Amino acid sequence: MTSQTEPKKIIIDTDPGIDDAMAIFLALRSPEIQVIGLTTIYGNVYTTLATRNALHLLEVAGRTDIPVAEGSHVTLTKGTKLRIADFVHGADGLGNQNFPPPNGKPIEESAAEFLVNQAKANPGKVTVVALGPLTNIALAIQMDPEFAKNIGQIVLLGGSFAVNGNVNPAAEANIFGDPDAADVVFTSGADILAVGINVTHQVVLSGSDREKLASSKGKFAQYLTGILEVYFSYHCDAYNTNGVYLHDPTALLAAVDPSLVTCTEGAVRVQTSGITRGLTILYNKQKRFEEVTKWSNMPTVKVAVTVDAPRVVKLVMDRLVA
Ligand SMILES: O=c1[nH]cnc2c1ncn2[C@@H]1O[C@H](CO)[C@@H](O)[C@H]1O
Repeated sequence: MTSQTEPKKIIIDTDPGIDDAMAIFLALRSPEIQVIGLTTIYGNVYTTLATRNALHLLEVAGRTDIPVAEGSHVTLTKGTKLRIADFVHGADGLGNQNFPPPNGKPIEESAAEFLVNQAKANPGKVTVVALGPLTNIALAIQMDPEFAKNIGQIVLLGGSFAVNGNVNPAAEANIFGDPDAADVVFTSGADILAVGINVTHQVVLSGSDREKLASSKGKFAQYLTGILEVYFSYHCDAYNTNGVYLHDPTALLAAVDPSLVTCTEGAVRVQTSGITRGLTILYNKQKRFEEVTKWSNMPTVKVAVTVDAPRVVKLVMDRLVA
């Protein structure tokens, strides 16, 4: 046996997005993992722009060797009325910095095809880190009945377990973006770790952290300092804080080092209609209910309940300042 373990293969499903950009750069600076592809989805921006931003971020990083597969432009139920959070990230998704268009192009495979094919080629070895609405993952599950078994793990940023959402009191943005897809994913039987805003709202990059990034000469630090302004300004307006929540970086790091979070386990289902559309409910299986319902015999997933926030912020800073 060698002492060096092979880096974990990761596909990042992303809607870049300012905190997505942080997570992608963090992934590229994490020796424990190997990013084998980015797949794109709507959420913070529309899918076309997400693809453009993913290609752009890889060009900034000098990693055009990593393929980008474009994802769905509509929800799982073919809905076209999407909720796009450009008011959080800027009209371009990357803090309105007027970046030039990328030179690269997405590969021919769709995001769902890429996910299915990579999982099939490396059974049990690929982790998907899902940072947007879960449409592509649900499409992969529907496309290939073996996908849920072939995929190593799905670490997803989504849900607001037993706390208020960030779209409305019931729903978190990624689950709200495609609740039907989220319910398919949670009930698929895949190995799932859900990192919700009950956890990520504890992980804050402060104004002084941003100043440290600004004073670093590092390529990523400089780039992020520029795009973070819009994200800080949104958090100041919405939450009255001089700090931003590190949603996507926390989920990415939970995939790199699971000891950063502690979890509970149970079945998760998603409300798909009504005023609580997008609500995630965890059934902890402590009570055996008499009645057979849509909760009975559902597969168990892991849901993060605590996070070592200082260690996450330190990892983010150490890896992005360099
Ligand atoms: O208030 C909000 N509305 C919509 N999206 C948001 C908001 N705050 C953050 N995000 C974005 O949604 C994901 C976490 O739910 C993150 O990608 C974050 O950037």
